[in-house]
Amino acid sequence: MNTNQKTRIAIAGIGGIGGYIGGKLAYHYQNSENVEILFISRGETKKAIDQQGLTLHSGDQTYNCVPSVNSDDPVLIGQIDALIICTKSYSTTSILKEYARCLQPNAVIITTQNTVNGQASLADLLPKGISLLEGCIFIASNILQAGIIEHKPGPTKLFFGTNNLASKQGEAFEKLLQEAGIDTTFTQNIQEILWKKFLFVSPIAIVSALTQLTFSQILENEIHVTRFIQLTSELIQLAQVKHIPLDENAINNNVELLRKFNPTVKSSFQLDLAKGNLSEIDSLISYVLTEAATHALKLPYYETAFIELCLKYPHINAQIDPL
Ligand SMILES: NC(=O)C1=CN([C@@H]2O[C@H](COP(=O)(O)OP(=O)(O)OC[C@H]3O[C@@H](n4cnc5c(N)ncnc54)[C@H](OP(=O)(O)O)[C@@H]3O)[C@@H](O)[C@H]2O)C=CC1
Ligand SMILES: CC(C)(CO)C(=O)C(=O)O
Repeated sequence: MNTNQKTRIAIAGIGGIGGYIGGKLAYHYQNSENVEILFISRGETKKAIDQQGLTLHSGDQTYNCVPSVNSDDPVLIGQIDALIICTKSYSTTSILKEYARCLQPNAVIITTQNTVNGQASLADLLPKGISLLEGCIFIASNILQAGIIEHKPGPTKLFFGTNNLASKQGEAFEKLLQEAGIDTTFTQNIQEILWKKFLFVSPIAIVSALTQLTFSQILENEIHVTRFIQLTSELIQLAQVKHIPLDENAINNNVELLRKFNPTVKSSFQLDLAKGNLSEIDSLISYVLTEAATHALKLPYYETAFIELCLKYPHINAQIDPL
């Protein structure tokens, strides 16, 4: 972090997550002498933010959030100290390729996708000296329309960090995010937290997309809850062969977490599929099947669910063949 100039933080992708994180940051630091918040947005979103700022509805509060720069041009973004990537998982590499030139020496990249293999998939693209601090966020926050975001009350917690490495920058950005009112923890044990989130989000993404029900409607139906638990159990088997330490109450914790979300919440995966959008099927599901195959592990509930998803959503963009 450059101590003589403002710390410049760019948020890439101003949708549900970028709109929450970027919105809270831009709102808090709008007149700051030390911190500058930049949005990397494009198309309709960029146009809406240029015209009226970003509107963030969070619980019963509404924030009008104006970044110092709102652009899809790396030249206008300029040099930055941190890049928080809030696009879908299938866009992270293109963001990194395009905006790597903006990263100051010693800059950090923070990710927020529902993935457990960010290091492996992004490592080759990292410029020298740049730290990738993988992260994940427990939240439900979605686009109402371009430039207007709704964050639903309920779990709201950002984690990012390293595996067994101290990071002064990590600690400094934790503080900057906390000061903007974002519940954030920098951890030196990120792999375990990424898996905890993945263990929840991959099974619930499947069940919610196959049923198109809200989280509370899923909880009311024993068949759907059983399926959620069966998928979670298979994912635990994968975590075990990969030697990922997990809480012994992982299944109960998952069901409890589902209860904590606002009753009206739907997963981002189910919303994307319902709208006919591209989906994160590769990072949420194909990844599990591919890794299981590598370890000669059979995951029949995952295999069946994958086929059902491909049949239900013919536009689905999976990289592996369902048959
Ligand atoms: N929504 C949620 O509640 C949660 C989501 N997550 C995870 O967070 C990540 C983000 O999800 P979410 O916020 O829902 O996604 P959204 O689709 O709401 O937002 C992604 C945004 O990124 C933009 N974008 C993509 N590529 C670029 C680019 N090159 N330049 C500028 N903008 C770009 C998209 O713009 P465009 O429309 O033009 O493509 C879109 O506005 C996902 O991995 C998701 O799984 C995690 C927890 C909860
Ligand atoms: C399930 C949920 C809402 C939990 O944060 C999520 O991560 C998503 O929909 O992508």
